[in-house]
Amino acid sequence: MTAEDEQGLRQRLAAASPLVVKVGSSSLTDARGRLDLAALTALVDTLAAHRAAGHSVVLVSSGAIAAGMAPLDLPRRPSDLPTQQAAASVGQGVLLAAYTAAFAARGLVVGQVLLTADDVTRRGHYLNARRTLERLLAMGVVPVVNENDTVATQEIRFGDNDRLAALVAQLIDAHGLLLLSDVDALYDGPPSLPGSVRVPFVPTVDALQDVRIGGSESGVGTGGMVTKVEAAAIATSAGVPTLLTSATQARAALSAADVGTVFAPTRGRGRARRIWLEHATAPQGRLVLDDGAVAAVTERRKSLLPAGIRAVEGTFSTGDAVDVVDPSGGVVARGLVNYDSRELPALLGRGTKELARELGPAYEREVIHRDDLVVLSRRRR
Ligand SMILES: Nc1ncnc2c1ncn2[C@@H]1O[C@H](COP(=O)(O)OP(=O)(O)O)[C@@H](O)[C@H]1O
Ligand SMILES: N[C@@H](CCC(=O)OP(=O)(O)O)C(=O)O
Repeated sequence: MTAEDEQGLRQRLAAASPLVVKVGSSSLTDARGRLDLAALTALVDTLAAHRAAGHSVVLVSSGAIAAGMAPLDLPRRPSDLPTQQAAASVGQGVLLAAYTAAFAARGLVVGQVLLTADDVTRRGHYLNARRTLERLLAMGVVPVVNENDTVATQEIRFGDNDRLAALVAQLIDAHGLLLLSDVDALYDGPPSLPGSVRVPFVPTVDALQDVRIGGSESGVGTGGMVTKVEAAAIATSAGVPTLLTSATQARAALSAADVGTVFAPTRGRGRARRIWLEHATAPQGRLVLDDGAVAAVTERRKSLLPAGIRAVEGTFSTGDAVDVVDPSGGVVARGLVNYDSRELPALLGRGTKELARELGPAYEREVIHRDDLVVLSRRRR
């Protein structure tokens, strides 16, 4: 990519519609870690200007836990999950009330969308989330998305909103993703170290081998730069150009100024569902295949049938995500399973016709339909 391509991407991002904007806790909090209304209002001003220019916007906002601290008299951000959930329960209402008022002052209506990873991996829920977001945008509403912290358990948590924002971007086929943090760009080393230099352009995330990507230094954010680079990798692999900068530079970024770090798209658009399955799901179990079934699933892209499964591991329900592994334990695919872990063992190694004759036509169904199966490029253990 040339410098001209970088500028072209900046122009595309500045005109993106829909644009997904993610703002982190560190950009919405004051020195004591509590919600900073002035910072929130400045962000809303910028987004309202983007809307006034005719572009639609989805805001993915962290800050529920921070916003819950003052009403609950918590001196610092809680570290245990139940207290975080309680703070988020109180704070999400405060946060949304602040956004509702700030956007209303600029003539805009907001809609709250709370998502869990589970919500967006099951087929019905995934389609539902997309339909809701699309309808909100069609009605001129600004969706304000956050993780549903109060019900998300440790196992199924996104934990940080960077990945959630990238998944929302590809879910709605966004034309751009803007990640706003307390740091103005990705640096080639810890930004607190003198001598670290801004990385203005990343043609592909694989090119970041020499960059020291660290955790959060802010005390309120969760993932640090690691989750932002992961989010950029997810979004760009779905064809969505991504720009990372600070909330205070958001307006400059949306004027295509030379700020922050631009990540170029690495693939075409339209792989939405497969990316959700690959990145958003927490597998609940494993299915061990024989070699013939591995070849059928990975090379011939067939649905997975009981005949090719040797063993079932873990406890899962119909519709859950499971890893599909080869005889030596390497993960070759991930999919949504059509049976639960109690009924599946009795079916293994048997033909579907025979099962249907014996148990009824319902048992002719695949264990994982190929539309619900994503073949992973690298084998993971
Ligand atoms: N190479 C790097 N370039 C930029 N920032 C980095 C880097 N490594 C670690 N960081 C840290 O990542 C932080 C941003 O992440 P985080 O605190 O989770 O923010 P947010 O709340 O916006 O999600 C920065 O404040 C910075 O300290
Ligand atoms: N859902 C949580 C966000 C967790 C979090 O801190 O995320 P981030 O600041 O984006 O790294 C909240 O609203 O507080």
